[in-house]
Amino acid sequence: MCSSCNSLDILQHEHIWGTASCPHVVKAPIVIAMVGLPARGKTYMSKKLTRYLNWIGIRTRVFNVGEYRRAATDKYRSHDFFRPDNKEALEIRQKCALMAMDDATKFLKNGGEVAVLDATNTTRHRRKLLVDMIHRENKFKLFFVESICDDPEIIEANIVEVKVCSPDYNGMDQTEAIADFLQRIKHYSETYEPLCHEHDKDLSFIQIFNQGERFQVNKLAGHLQSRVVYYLMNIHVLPRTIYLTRHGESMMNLSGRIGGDSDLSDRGDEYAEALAKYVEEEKIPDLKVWTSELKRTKQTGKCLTAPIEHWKALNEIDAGICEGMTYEEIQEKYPEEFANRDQDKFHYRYPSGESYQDLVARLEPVIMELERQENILVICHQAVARCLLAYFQDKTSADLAYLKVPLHTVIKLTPVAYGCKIEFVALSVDAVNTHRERPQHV
Ligand SMILES: O=c1[nH]cnc2c1c(-c1ccc(Br)cc1)cn2-c1ccccc1
Ligand SMILES: O=P(O)(O)OC[C@H]1O[C@](O)(CO)[C@@H](O)[C@@H]1O
Repeated sequence: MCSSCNSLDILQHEHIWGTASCPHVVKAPIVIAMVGLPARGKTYMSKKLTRYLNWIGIRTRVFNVGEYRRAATDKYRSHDFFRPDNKEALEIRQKCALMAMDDATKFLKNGGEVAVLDATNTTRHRRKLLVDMIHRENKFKLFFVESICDDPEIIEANIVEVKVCSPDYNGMDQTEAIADFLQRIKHYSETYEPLCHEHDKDLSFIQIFNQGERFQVNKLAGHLQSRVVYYLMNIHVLPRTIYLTRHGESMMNLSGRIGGDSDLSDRGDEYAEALAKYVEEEKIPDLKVWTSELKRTKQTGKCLTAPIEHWKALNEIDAGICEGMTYEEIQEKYPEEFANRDQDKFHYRYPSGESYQDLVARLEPVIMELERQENILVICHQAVARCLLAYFQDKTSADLAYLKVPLHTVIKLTPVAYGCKIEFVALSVDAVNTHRERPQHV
């Protein structure tokens, strides 16, 4: 008997694994439908939220209706395409919206967990179509995320940053493109019906006002929706830089041993000084420094003047019974373990230790706090840095475990448009190479 919906057909429900067939399941697939006029950050949020959900292990994909429209029609001519009375264009736009929905449904029926529908969805009619298609036919959950922004400066900044370089405006000069895009917004505004409690009281949605200044949340339905709301309430678009570095070379690094809590080597001490000099020259306003609780990261920050916080969550991956060993010793003493790790390094967990998957879970609160902060220098470890880097660079879990993060290198991360600019700054202090390549045979 299914406790949630009293059905006797337990096989059909598979409550433990979560299927689309029963709306009560914990992990029912979900469509997150964006709502908002053009240039309100829908694509920005869609991509950022998708990157976060994939990083925490939830299979998520964005379906951008604009990309379907560009594929369906040849060269975009002007905002006339978006006139409410342009019958031919309306037909194309409706067809593209349905194609995006169809692909999203296929994705969710083939193992996908969250489909983000990046579209304007600015009329009640369109949203009702979504409700009928998603909720009734497929039993997926539906969660609306609306961005409402009436600050002309923010709109203009968005257009300049990500619209003028859109394929729609290839070959058009910036002033012309901005004017055309403002006309496009005007056409949408004529029929725009924001979500509202009176008409939409049965829908699950969040409304975000002016880039997170204020929020309105309605009928949250489930854990994932709460996680999404929490994430959206923690991000911001203020310009800032995140500096990521490993500790200086340690005594264990010198001996090729993993884990432990050793001191820095002489060259590691030199790196601590070089790092302080680099940070000084960068003239970073209001910098904060985060280290792990291990000696080698604390010692690496000892010459810095900025305030320092220590996080246990930033400690290096726990190698369990292999702590303090060299890779050769592990291969000698635990050949099975060594081979299993090479087979699937992200999911492999050391006996009495951790996997990269465990590390990502342990680092999620660090990522959430990093999103809230502004200029931060994180002094951490090889495996930890790989996990953090994979979040900012949208890397797959398989690639994450083999990212190159050399010692004595500062990684500079600056959010730009929809992604993150990355620079590797190698400070001139030699160090051993601790990177073990992905074995060829697997
Ligand atoms: O509300 C917006 N209006 C216009 N533009 C915007 C936003 C947001 C935004 C929205 C919700 C939250 Br919570 C945080 C930021 C991000 N952006 C954006 C930022 C960079 C490039 C392109 C777009
Ligand atoms: O996952 P990998 O490639 O073994 O790298 C993680 C290892 O790197 C180190 O930080 C330095 O060798 C070890 O403490 C840690 O076990």
